[in-house]
Formats: sequence, C-alpha cells, structure tokens
Amino acid sequence: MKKIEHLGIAVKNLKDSNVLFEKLLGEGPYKEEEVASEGVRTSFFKTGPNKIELLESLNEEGPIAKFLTKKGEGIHHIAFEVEDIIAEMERLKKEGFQVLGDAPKKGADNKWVVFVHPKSTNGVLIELCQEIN
Ligand SMILES: CC[C@@H](C(=O)O)C(=O)SCCNC(=O)CCNC(=O)[C@H](O)C(C)(C)COP(=O)(O)OP(=O)(O)OC[C@H]1O[C@@H](n2cnc3c(N)ncnc32)[C@H](O)[C@@H]1OP(=O)(O)O
Ligand SMILES: [Co+2]
Repeated sequence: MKKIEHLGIAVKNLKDSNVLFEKLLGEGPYKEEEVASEGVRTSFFKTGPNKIELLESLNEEGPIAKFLTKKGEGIHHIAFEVEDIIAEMERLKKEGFQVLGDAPKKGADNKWVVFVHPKSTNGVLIELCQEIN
C-alpha cells in the first residue's frame, strides 16, 4: 500500500459540514461529486498532502444512511492508495480479509475502489483505491 489516500467522514448534511470543515481547515472543498452507484454525494478537502472526503447519503438504504443510523456522524473509512488494486485484493483475500465484491468499482475523484469489511479489520472499514489512467 502506498499511503493513506483519504479519510471518509459520514455527515448528515453536506452543505452544513462543508461550512464547518471550511472553518476548521481554513479552506473550502476543492470539489464536490455525486457517486450514484454508492448512493453518496461527496466533497473533498486538502490538508497539506492529505485528503478528507465528506459523505452525505442520497437515499435511506445505502451504507452512509445505515452508518448514520447505527453510529451517527464520524469517521466512516480509511482509504489506502495502491499500485495494483486487483493484486492487492487477491493478496488480502489470501490473508483472510473479507474483500467486498469481485471487482473494483468506479469511485470518486477518478479512482477504482474496493472495500474490505470492517468485521475482518478490527471494526474499521477499509477502502483500497487506484487512480484511473
Ligand atoms: C464515493 C465513493 C467512494 C470513494 O471514492 O471514496 C466511497 O468512499 S463510498 C463510501 C460508501 N460506500 C461504502 O461504504 C461501501 C462499502 N460498505 C459496504 O458495503 C457496507 O456498508 C458494509 C460494510 C458491507 C456493511 O453493510 P451491511 O452489512 O449491509 O450493513 P450494516 O449497516 O448492517 O453493517 C453490518 C455491521 O457492520 C458495521 N459497519 C457498517 N459500516 C461500518 C463502518 N463504516 N465502519 C465500522 N463498522 C461498520 C455495522 O455497525 C454493523 O455492525 P453490527 O451492528 O455490530 O453488526
Ligand atoms: Co472513500
């Protein structure tokens, strides 16, 4: 794994949280993007070399809506950038992690993404991502 690519934070209201994080970080989001396949609207902030992804649910059944109901707002996942997402999926499966799905999906910010179930990673949802060329 190359580095932590972003931290994902589940929020109830993206507009309100954009204002809050702009106050916190001193700079507004550099982009907003809807990812219909995940049922989310996202905004991205830069903090030095690091990124924060805020996630608002577009529906009442998706992963962010469920997370907000069960746990409330807060850190939802850690995303790691990888060189070869397919190879990394296979490596993690062999190590006994529960990789979700058979193939990477198109995520936000021009990335292929795949997730690892939090039940197999000490309660932390992990995202692997690779830049789409
Ligand atoms: C914008 C695209 C992309 C990007 O480019 O960056 C994103 O970041 S999208 C982010 C949103 N998408 C996802 O989270 C997809 C992956 N998640 C899933 O597939 C599901 O959420 C899940 C992890 C498989 C859980 O789904 P499910 O079993 O249907 O729902 P439950 O809500 O009942 O959860 C079961 C169990 O797991 C706990 N849980 C769920 N989410 C998390 C989490 N983020 N962190 C820690 N724990 C989590 C949940 O609390 C339940 O626990 P128990 O109640 O103890 O059973
Ligand atoms: Co993410």
